Amino acid sequence: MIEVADLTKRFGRITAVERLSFTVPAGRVVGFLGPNGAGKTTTMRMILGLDHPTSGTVRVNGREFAQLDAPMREVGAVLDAGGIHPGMTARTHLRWLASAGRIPARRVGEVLDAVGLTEAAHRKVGGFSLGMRQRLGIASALLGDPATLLLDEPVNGLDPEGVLWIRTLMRDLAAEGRTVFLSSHLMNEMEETADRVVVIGRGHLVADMDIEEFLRRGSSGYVSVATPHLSLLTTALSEAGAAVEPAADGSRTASEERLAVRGLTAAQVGELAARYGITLHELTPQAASLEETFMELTRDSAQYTASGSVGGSGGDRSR
Ligand SMILES: Nc1ncnc2c1ncn2[C@@H]1O[C@H](COP(=O)(O)OP(=O)(O)OP(=O)(O)O)[C@@H](O)[C@H]1O
Repeated sequence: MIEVADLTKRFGRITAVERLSFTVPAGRVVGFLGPNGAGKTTTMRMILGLDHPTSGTVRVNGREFAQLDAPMREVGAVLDAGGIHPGMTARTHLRWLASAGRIPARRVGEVLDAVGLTEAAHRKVGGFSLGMRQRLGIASALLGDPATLLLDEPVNGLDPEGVLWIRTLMRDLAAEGRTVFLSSHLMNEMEETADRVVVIGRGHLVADMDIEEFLRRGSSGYVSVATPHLSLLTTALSEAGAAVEPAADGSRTASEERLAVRGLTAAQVGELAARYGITLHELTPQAASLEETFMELTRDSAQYTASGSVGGSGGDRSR
């Protein structure tokens, strides 16, 4: 588990992360999303003890990184897949890491196998494709068989087969009870991979919730309902707190009307209709895409960041 509490990081006049709090639970794949410059890398670096917070705390498996006895066995990370000496072979690089982390040498063969690099183990990293470097980065992260994994943009540069491979690997690692935290700007990819999302904009938390709930927050997601009992259903839905309007496609027949319902799940609409004995001819969740919801919820953040004024006078820096 990763616990981030009231975390702030300033670089001079720039506030990269401000009063950020979230928890990454074990056993789930959690996506870390935010526009460029939102503070994802800075947050990951603080989780790994590579940057010191201006204020606030980060705990990994209940302890601060500096207090971990054997960090490589507790946390595996890929922050920059390019940062490996080009003259080293994959095997030499991993052997060197293993000995630095006091990890048995037999793990090198195991992780090369796990990431599909056994055949390329004797080749120099300088000749590796970006996808192979990503695989090697993941092999390094897995070396200590850590309970927690952090990956910054892990699918960058991967072909579709590689993306599918990462997705399956991350899900398998989470299913083993590990904490898996992945940053990405590829929303659709994250929709397929993550169970939960932590979304930030301008260094502030925008959302920390299961993907389904996040998608419901976006106004572009709704439940499409067709019924011959329009006014009865509209009243019941409104009393339950839903926003109801005629469906945008305007389709209707003489005996039914279609509504767009926001604020309730399809299951809640169905249960409500059953309670009042209202016949439904259709009940269809129309999910917003992760990308649409993300754009909607971070629009202000993105504009602010794009204006280049992060940390400037128009911001909401409290100090
Ligand atoms: N060492 C540093 N010195 C000064 N400013 C920094 C430093 N590191 C990050 N920043 C600034 O902090 C803000 C957050 O950057 P960060 O790299 O964490 O964002 P990000 O969400 O990872 O973005 P991207 O997706 O573009 O990598 C940016 O405004 C960035 O310019």
